[in-house]
Amino acid sequence: MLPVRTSTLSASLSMAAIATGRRVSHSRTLNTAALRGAQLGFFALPQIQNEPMRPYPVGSADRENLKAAIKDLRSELPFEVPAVINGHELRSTSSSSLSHQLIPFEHATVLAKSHEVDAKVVVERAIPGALEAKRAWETMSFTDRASIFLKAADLVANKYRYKILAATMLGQGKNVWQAEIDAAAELADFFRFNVWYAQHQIYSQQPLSNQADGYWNRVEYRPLEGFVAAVSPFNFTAIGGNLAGAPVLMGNVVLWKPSPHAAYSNHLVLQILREAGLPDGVIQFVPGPAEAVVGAMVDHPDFAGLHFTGSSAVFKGLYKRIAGNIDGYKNFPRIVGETGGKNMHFIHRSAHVPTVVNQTIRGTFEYSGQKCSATSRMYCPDSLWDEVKEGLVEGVKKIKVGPVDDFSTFVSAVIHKASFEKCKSYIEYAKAAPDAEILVGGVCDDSKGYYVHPTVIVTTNPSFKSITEEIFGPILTIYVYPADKYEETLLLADRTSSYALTAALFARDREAQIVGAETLRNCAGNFYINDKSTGDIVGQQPFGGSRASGTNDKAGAAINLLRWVSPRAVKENFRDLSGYTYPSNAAA
Ligand SMILES: NC(=O)c1ccc[n+]([C@@H]2O[C@H](COP(=O)([O-])OP(=O)(O)OC[C@H]3O[C@@H](n4cnc5c(N)ncnc54)[C@H](O)[C@@H]3O)[C@@H](O)[C@H]2O)c1
Ligand SMILES: N[C@@H](CCC=O)C(=O)O
Repeated sequence: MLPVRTSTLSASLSMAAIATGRRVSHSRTLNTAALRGAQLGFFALPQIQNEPMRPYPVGSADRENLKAAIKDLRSELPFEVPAVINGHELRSTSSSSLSHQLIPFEHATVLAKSHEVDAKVVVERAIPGALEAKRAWETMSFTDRASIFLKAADLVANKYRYKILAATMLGQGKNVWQAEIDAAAELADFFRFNVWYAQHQIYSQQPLSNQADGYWNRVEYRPLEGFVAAVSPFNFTAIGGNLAGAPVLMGNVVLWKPSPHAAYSNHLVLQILREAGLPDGVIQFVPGPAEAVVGAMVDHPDFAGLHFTGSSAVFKGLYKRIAGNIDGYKNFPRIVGETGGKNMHFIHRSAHVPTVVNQTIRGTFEYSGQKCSATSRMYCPDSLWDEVKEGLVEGVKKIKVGPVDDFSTFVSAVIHKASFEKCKSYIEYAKAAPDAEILVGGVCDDSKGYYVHPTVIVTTNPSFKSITEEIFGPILTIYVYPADKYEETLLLADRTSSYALTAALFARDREAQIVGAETLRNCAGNFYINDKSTGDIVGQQPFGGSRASGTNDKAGAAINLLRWVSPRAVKENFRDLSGYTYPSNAAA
């Protein structure tokens, strides 16, 4: 059993004295806890801007440093990823409690072994420890909390940049550019922009009317009562950091259950936050069997919120479980989930074909299609089809498929065996289907890594399996429509899938853009015009979708941070009241 740290906090006001109505002395000695939040100025934040992306060109110092970081990681394999509870690293003594994170493009190599906790550890250590840590964390001034995140962003962008890129490349199979987008730029952006949103769009939002003489109206943004469960996916190191980090910035404590397929990079994010000054217990890092560990969190009476990103099926299961527990909670829990997608490129006959082809290749095949926003279906007018088809076939055939430590690789392996098998099953289904054909690709090979080659399917059936269901791999399905049936096909596309995450419209004709944007209004939370369906940037395109794609609480925006606070309106009266009657009560 780990030592439980006892808090030195005590209430700064004597509630007993207030309750008995005794006169309270005006001079009071404040204890140190009450001084914790002293803030002797209203501080302007340092300038917040997007972390500049580094290109890693041949011959650059960045490229050499990154190669050295990859080599260093490889020389230390396999890593051990502990659970971290109350600042202590927990290691299991039983090999059955270890989960293995494999290198996706070289699955014989174990990158990391995670020490998994069980439901008992969650309930008996992680939750009580977090609630204990909360008392000090929620009273820490915003300046100090913000400073921890700004420092963490700086560590990500500088000291740990190559290491966290290397961890994301080897562990999650991202090539250099994709790892740079995620683990350097987006992670630093989440940490920095969240601080800006909290200060400028939340804490500074105060009642409009403060005109009454003798009063002061104000709103404080309290963290939620209890703890928040953060459950993260494998595909973005930054998303894990944000799922845990956003509620924490707002003064909450978090139990973070990482994906077993991203455990190493996610643990590194935690280490960075701790190096930046995050106190023990504020984030409890609890790898473990998903259903049991997350179930123990959401079944607990102090459960206050779920910050989830992953598949729609898992989110729905958790939503139902939370609903079933509703009588057992102290508060209505906040439920935030960003989930799957079936994102489209919709092409109008006025589109610029090379743009369509190149944006579609990027949107579909970047990171092997393993982005929730990846392009996975296309609607192409018959008037452009020959040209689009030729461009796609030519382009896709040239895509370099391979391991990511070869920097010329564009597409690498998918994350794990289950994903490989799923992609393969859709390809086999298309090969056997009378109403579809494989235009290019269709090769799957898991002899060394989980390789699914970039694949394009064309179907004559607008409800074909691979045009409606999320696959989460490098597979695009195209439906060719009569160019003069633009509006009808937009309506068809809107109805085709249960998801509503991202969509892109390619048209140079302004009228077509207006009609397309209107008709597709509810089928995407992120809508692009003449750009690919993927690649949102924090501070530029707040991210999230509706329908089966989630609660659309927009990661990387104040909308999301607002879900982690429970505002309290405070009215302070400066004047004594000497009678209770109104002037209108006076006798005539
Ligand atoms: N909309 C977005 O912003 C967004 C972003 C990234 C990924 N995604 C989605 O995530 C999915 C891919 O990620 P993934 O494969 O890691 O998703 P996943 O749903 O398999 O796993 C997500 C997390 O949930 C946990 N989990 C799995 N089963 C669980 C259960 N029964 N109870 C509780 N927790 C459980 C996993 O261990 C992991 O930590 C895709 O569907 C993708 O579209 C969405
Ligand atoms: N930020 C991502 C989406 C996250 C999902 O995996 C994008 O690039 O669109």
